[in-house]
Amino acid sequence: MKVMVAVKRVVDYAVKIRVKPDKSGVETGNVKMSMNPFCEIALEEALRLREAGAAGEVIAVSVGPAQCADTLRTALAMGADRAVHVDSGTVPVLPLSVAKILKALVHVERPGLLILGKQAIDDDCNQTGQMVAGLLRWAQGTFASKVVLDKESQTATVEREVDGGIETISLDLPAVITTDLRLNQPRYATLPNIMKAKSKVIKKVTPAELNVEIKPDLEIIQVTEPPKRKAGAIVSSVDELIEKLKNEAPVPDYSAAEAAPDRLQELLAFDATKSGVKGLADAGITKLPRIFVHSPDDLPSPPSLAGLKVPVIDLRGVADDARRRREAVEQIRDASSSWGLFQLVNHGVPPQILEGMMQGSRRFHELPKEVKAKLYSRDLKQNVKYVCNYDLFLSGAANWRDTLSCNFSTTLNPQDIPDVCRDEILAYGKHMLDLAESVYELLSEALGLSPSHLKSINLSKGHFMSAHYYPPCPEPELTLGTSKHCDPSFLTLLIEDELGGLQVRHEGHWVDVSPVPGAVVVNIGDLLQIISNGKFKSVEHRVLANRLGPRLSVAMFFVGVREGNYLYGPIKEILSENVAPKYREILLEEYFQVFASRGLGTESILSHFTL
Ligand SMILES: O=C(O)CCC(=O)C(=O)O
Ligand SMILES: [Fe+2]
Repeated sequence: MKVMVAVKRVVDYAVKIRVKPDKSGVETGNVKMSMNPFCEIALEEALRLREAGAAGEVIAVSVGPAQCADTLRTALAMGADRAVHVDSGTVPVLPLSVAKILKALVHVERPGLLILGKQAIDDDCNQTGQMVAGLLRWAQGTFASKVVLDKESQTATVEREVDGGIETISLDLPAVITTDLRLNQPRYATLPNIMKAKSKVIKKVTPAELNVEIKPDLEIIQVTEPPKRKAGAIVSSVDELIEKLKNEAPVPDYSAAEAAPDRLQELLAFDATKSGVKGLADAGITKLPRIFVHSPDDLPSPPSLAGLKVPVIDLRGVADDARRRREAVEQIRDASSSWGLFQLVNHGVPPQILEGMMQGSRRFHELPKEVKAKLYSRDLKQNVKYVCNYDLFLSGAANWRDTLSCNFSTTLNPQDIPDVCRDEILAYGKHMLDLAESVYELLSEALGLSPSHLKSINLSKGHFMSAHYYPPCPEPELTLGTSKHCDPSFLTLLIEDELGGLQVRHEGHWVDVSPVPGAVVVNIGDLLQIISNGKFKSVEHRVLANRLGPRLSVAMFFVGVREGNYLYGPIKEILSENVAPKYREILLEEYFQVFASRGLGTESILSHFTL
């Protein structure tokens, strides 16, 4: 009988855990990683069963990034016969996905027993064993502190620690067992075995090859450190201790709670108002609630750099004048590679369409809050919705901005768009699509490709509108309208009113994107940086908060189509013997999963995809 053991790579138990500044998880970069201690116990048990003649081959499996191979080497050095690595790349894998992968591997390997640690010390989920048993419809013995196999009757007797003592159960094989601390004392790998393990082959498969789609079934809203404990006091005598217990200890200490109030509760309470920051501004608040206060490092000081000007490119005549076109292509090439952002004038979209969109957006955002509340939602599948900070529960600090969004997907029902702005949004969507196609032609030529190249790979399909509303802010120096970010798109087209506040990062400085009447701002997104092999830059930008307002802007993100297994990577035609690809090929799904796992204000995610 084969025994399969799941081993997880986690931060070593001796490392002092640090929470990432953006609160999206714990730091794992440059930190010692090891096999989860409960998985070591699981592996030890399988090895003992084999050594006792109760089991045959022991197969260690691990699901995760490339570095899991190290954990599997340790498993081989401890004595596992074989190892299988399910390489999930950089996509985070949650317990249900691991359970599905293990189920698929069980169908391939057909073990009689699957042993796992009861939980991993990183997320303490304690779910995978139970889920995989459920998916396989196998018996399960969790929290095992003793396991005895009976080959004759094909059963396992498992003692498990429960609150009231020890429970003994009998499981029909095949079964799943999860291990508790007292089951055994895992062995150390000896040096000769470590050397031998180096030459053993680790079989590698991908979740896709096992027909498992990795889905984020749960969302981590926030990871925070436990409140700091106050320093203790050393007493010099029993009398002093009694004195302190009498006079100081009974008084509950609320000061710590006041200094570090429960941010999550405040976020939930604010979100439940469903009236966004406009609701706060209308209520006349004069102090910024602390959920909006940003760390001084993210705030705009020193002042932005004056003197540098974001390129403004004139498209007049580009459709029928070859010389004008060459000039514009050159300007677009320069601007896309040095700035990643530029403004277009004489772009052909009628001014009344842009003006209509702005007015429609204003009408929506200025509707009574009870009316808007009906559309307030964080449901990713909802095409039309209104929300304050899509990343409210992910980011370190909230932004002073509300957004009405519309996904122009095939499932969009125009009737779902509020009637105060329906016609305007539909017309704006259509014109922006036409403009995007023209810009893609110019960008294709700027890359030395045929004009239709970018359109032919579906980049203009799939667009998504965010109509932002930035109300007047009582303490603009403490917050931001939009935190720094790079756009999760191929291309973003944006219109803004005359108030200003958008800034772009250029050569290490924040530079104002000064509003130009009637212009459309073009912003290269992360995905275009990937497929142009870094020739075009996805640039960081942000929006300042302002005591004046409201400021309105409408962004249209061109995000491609996620259906099918279309892989986007550096365009082959721009690579050569001397120009190697800088990024690997990715599924859009993968990109958006990584993007969605972080809030605005964090570093660019492109490093996930570099070669
Ligand atoms: O409001 C703006 O000007 C910019 C908004 C933005 O960067 C975005 O929606 O991605
Ligand atoms: Fe943006």
